[in-house]
Amino acid sequence: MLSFFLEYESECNNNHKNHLNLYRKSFILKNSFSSSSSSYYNYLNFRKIYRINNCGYNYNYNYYNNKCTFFRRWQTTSSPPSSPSSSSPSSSSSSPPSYNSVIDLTKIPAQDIRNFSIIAHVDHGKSTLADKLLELTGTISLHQSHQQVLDKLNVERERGITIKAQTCSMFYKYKGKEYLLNLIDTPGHVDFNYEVSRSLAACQGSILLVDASQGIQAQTAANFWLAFNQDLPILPVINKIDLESANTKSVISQIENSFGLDTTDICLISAKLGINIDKILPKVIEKIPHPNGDINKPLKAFLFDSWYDTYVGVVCLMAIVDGKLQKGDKIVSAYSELKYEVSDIGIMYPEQVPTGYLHAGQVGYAILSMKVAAEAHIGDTFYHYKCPVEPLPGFEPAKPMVFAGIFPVDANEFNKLDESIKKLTLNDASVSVQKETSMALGQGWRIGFLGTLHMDVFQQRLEEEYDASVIVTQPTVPYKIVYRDGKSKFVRNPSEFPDPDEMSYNVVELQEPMVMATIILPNDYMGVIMDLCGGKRGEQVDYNSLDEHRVMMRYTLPLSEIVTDFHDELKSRSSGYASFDYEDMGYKASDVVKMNLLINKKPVDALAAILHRSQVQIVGRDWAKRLSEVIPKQLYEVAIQTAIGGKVIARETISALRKNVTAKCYGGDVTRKMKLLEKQKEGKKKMKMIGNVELPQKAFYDFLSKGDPQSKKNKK
Ligand SMILES: Nc1nc2c(ncn2[C@@H]2O[C@H](COP(=O)(O)OP(=O)(O)OP(=O)(O)O)[C@@H](O)[C@H]2O)c(=O)[nH]1
Repeated sequence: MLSFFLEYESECNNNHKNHLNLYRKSFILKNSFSSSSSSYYNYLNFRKIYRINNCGYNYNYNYYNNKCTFFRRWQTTSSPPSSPSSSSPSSSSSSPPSYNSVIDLTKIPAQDIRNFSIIAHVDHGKSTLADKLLELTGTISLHQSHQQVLDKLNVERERGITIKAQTCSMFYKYKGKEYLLNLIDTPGHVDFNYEVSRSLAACQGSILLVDASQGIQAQTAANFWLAFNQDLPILPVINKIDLESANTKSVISQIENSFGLDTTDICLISAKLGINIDKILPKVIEKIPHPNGDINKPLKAFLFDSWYDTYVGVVCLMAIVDGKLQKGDKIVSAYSELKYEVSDIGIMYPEQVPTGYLHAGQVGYAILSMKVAAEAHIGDTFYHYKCPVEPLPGFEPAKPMVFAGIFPVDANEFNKLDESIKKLTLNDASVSVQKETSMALGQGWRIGFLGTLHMDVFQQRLEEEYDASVIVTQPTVPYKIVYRDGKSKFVRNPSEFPDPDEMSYNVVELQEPMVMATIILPNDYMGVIMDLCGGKRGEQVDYNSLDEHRVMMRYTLPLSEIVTDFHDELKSRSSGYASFDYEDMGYKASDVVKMNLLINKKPVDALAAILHRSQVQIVGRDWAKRLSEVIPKQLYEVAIQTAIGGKVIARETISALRKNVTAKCYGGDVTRKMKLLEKQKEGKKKMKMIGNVELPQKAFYDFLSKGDPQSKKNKK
């Protein structure tokens, strides 16, 4: 391996050496920790694919190979792969610029650039199509294209979902001219809508991908409106035409009727089989306008994404709106007015490839010696030092909508978990973190997420990438307390809920967050889904027929009802055919109460919940029963109760048991008896005392993670 470096280094020019150094760093990085260590995520994120092209040889190394051997594969090809279906005489997959021929972006004017995104409902094939386009343009090899190159996180590949939008540049020759195409692959799940909105801000158009057998779904509509509201041209494309159940005719009419899009010569493709993929990029070039920036104006650079890299710090993804940005330039953030120097700049191809330069219309990365991820304010505008410009409108920061307490299963792991959470949040600015202390669970954190899938993903990453064992409490939405003096406060933790005295003297109103849900489903399931929404306190506001088989219904629903088992119920009652999406609708007065869980009359703070009064009986009984099933028998009777204020809702009783650990020691072996009693004492240290009841931490874990509907893994 090292001999390869020496041999190879001698052949390389300086530019290659830079790559090689990065490459070597990742080698060291890879070998310095295990897959479960805390740095593993950074390693995964650091480089998935490293690709060096020298003297006509491609050395492709894919080291996004979890638990991999370092050199999983070397590939030697003399030419880039071509599309299996590339047939158009006017277009061709051009030889992509190689790493040793420094990519000269000064020769690519804004007129020859297209910045576009792929938007769609979950699983309609965005990432598969993105991979195929990268393969068609020779940006990745055929081998890599089966690996969903742009889904970089372990959890994205495991779950088959995109969580983080990814940007990649491609070079494509069309009618004798070379174009620079910047593609952004976006997530489909509603929790990550924020990623879609900010990606669209860096684009001049979108491909709207629709599954030929499923047709328009809830997130197809939501993403269409996001792009439409930003005045972006939208190119409809129908995917999965290879499926037997494909019904392209009906999907075309849905696209026309629901969105009013022109479907003459619409692309009908199979991203999986590569059918008609070559028809897409010519359409992108012809139908999506080029960026309008002026290279001669003062610099205006728009920050639309960022992530943290252990070695270089924060990497910023920028769209250059006007002017040009070069390595060594001194620039200022319009948001913080902090000054930075550009230490590296280039394009994502698909990994970072330095170009030393980006100009108006181009999209790429810049490293600005930012030390902490929080300095990269998404939506910020950068300008040259002493050349201020009018900042671009920017975005509202992502708003966490679901809050839960996270505690280590073993209290000794607190510091390690603290480090892991800090590292994980470096690359996920949408998470809000606050320390919290619980009588029952000890020290932990109250963490805010965009939704329950986001929460699930966060927990999975903590467990898999940082080897953490955590207890996650019941998720809560932010409730609003309106006081008599006109002030209001948001409550994100049941422990902050006003007590009965405060309620009667000080509080005028309690409010809960509402959403507007869009549900698309086959006609046959309408009745059961209307029942479901009614049971969740939903109110129908709209109803539309999409075609003769499917309807679109709109309901206002409390957010708290959606973050519980709504999605699972929707899928199971509609045999998987219904899809839904929601948007924020503000707050509405609501009769919410705090339910306490008491063990021998002592409330357990970690197991309190804020609920609508109508749910108290059902949830109260269920909780008391479930907790009684996970608490081990004690030496005396234990009463488990759920209560609102002083009013008991439900009660379960665990009968007494005296566990005599020395019972099996017949005869008079005193030392053995002593040993067993010592062991029992050790075990007791791991117990929590709730009143006079000893509770193992595991009981909380079992209660919160097993029977609880909210902790069931969220399906897409
Ligand atoms: N039969 C068939 N399957 C396809 C096609 N394109 C994608 N798929 C499959 O559909 C599934 C979802 O594809 P993805 O590319 O992950 O979908 P996505 O839209 O990126 O999903 P999210 O990122 O979760 O929103 C995968 O199992 C793909 O193999 C196609 O043209 N035909």
